[in-house]
Amino acid sequence: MPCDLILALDVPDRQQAAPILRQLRGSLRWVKIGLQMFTAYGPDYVKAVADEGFNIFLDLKLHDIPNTVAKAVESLAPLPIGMLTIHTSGGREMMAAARAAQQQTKPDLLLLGVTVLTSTDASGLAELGLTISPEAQVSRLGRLATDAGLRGLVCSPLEVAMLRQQLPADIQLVTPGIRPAGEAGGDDQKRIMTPAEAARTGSSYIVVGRPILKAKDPAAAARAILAELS
Ligand SMILES: O=C(O)c1cc(=O)[nH]c(=O)n1[C@@H]1O[C@H](COP(=O)(O)O)[C@@H](O)[C@H]1O
Repeated sequence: MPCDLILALDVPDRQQAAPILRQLRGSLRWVKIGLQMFTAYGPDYVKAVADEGFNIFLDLKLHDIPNTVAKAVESLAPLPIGMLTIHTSGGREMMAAARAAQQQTKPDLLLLGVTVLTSTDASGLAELGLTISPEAQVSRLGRLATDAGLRGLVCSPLEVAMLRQQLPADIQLVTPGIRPAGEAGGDDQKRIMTPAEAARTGSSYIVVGRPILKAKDPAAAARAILAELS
C-alpha cells in the first residue's frame, strides 16, 4: 500500500515557510496547516499555499457540541482543503453531525478523526481517568468514528496494524509521531516509529514536522523521507 508524506508546516511565520515550500514544489504533495499558522494567518494562507500547488490538510482538531462542529465544517467548505481533523473524543453524535455537514457541503473532503494524541501514553490517559492502554482506546475510538461515518483516522503508527485488522480496508490511516532512525528523543511525542516502519505497517500518510523543519536543510530532509517511502 503506498504511503505519502505530509509536511506539518509548524513554523512561526510565512517568511520561514516560504523557502521550504518553494524548494519542495513538485516533489512534496501534501502540506498540513495547523493551529500555529492558521491562528496567525487564517483562511487566506490556506488559499496561498494551495495556489502554490500543494494539497492542504487543515488540522484544526475541532472539538465542540455537534451543532458547532457541523457549522464550522460548513464554514470551512469553500476553502481548498483535502483533509480536516476533528476529535473523536467529541463523541458519536458530534462526528456524525460533522460528517453530514461535510457530505453536504464538500463531498471530496476527507474528514479525519483524531484518536489518542501521539503525545499521550498510558500514564497520560490514567491522569484523565482512563485506565486503558492507548491501543485499546485507539481501537475503541476508531470503531466509534467509523461507525459515525468517518473514512479516515489519525493515530500513532504503533496502532496501524491493529486498526488494519479491525477496520474496512479503505479507511485512511494518517500517522504523526514519526521520528527518523537515529534521531535522539521524540520531543513531546511518546508513541513513535521511523518513516519506513510506519509505511511498512500500513500507514496511508505519515505526518512529519520538526524532524524536517529543524534540519539544517529542511527540503533535503523532506526529500530523504520521500525517498525512504518510495
Ligand atoms: O492531528 C495531527 O496531525 C496530530 C495528531 C497527533 O496525535 N499527534 C500529532 O503530533 N499531530 C500533529 O502532527 C504534527 C507532528 O509534528 P512533529 O512532532 O514535529 O513531527 C504536529 O503538527 C501535530 O499537531
